[in-house]
Amino acid sequence: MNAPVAGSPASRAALAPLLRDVRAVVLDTDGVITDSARVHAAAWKTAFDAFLREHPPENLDLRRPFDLQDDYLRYVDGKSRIDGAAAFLASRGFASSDETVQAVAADKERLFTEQLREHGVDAYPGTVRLVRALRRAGVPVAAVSASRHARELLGHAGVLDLFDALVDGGEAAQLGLPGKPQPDLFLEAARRLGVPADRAAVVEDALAGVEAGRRGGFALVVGVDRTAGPDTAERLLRHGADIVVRDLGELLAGGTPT
Ligand SMILES: O=P(O)(O)OC[C@H]1O[C@@H](O)[C@H](O)[C@@H](O)[C@@H]1O
Repeated sequence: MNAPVAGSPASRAALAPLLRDVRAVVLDTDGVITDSARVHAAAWKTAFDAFLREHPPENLDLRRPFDLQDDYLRYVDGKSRIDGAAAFLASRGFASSDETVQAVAADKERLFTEQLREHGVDAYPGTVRLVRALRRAGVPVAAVSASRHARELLGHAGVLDLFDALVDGGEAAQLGLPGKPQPDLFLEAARRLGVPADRAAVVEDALAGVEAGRRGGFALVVGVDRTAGPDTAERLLRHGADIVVRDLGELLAGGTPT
């Protein structure tokens, strides 16, 4: 059988019905395209726990170690390095100076790059299948990230060529774009794809990210729950996701988005 022609109704039929009217898709990178959110989270934990041991908060309740699921999702995930460091330290009662925030962020950066060099990262197979199906259907696809490592991560995982545009943390800083939960990174990506937000979908695993998709007025905001935590899906919905999936393969025809 011949493969369907790109952009034809047959190629669109490979997508789940809720994606068939969408003209472009903008995907977050860490935790959506590549399995690197866990590497960020582990590096943050080591850096924050070392800081908390050296500077134990007076309030005993605030001395507990960084929680890989709850603290990561609530304060750090989806945000730039400096915004994430500042938000977590504030949550433990530190009115931190720029210097302190920079020092903890630098520590995390060192740990993250060590891990990356040692273990590398992979793309999620379900995401690669969906992105290929979108391209066959003539739907342009962009990658977005608060991280300055996004281009390198996508390259390592061998998927950089699948994206028509990339807006990463380095570019956001150059262009002066505010980070998530502001929608500017996603809006810039949609602009580069030539599609208005109200005809495009955002796919995100971070609470700040689904909130950014909602604030940007995107036609569809898909939350991705990789944690299988008891209330992650519900929190993603509360912050602005229209639906939540565990894997992007669920957005192909025959998948079962919840
Ligand atoms: O890789 P960088 O530039 O330090 O970016 C940091 C942030 O990038 C985001 O994509 C991640 O969700 C955060 O967990 C991470 O802290």
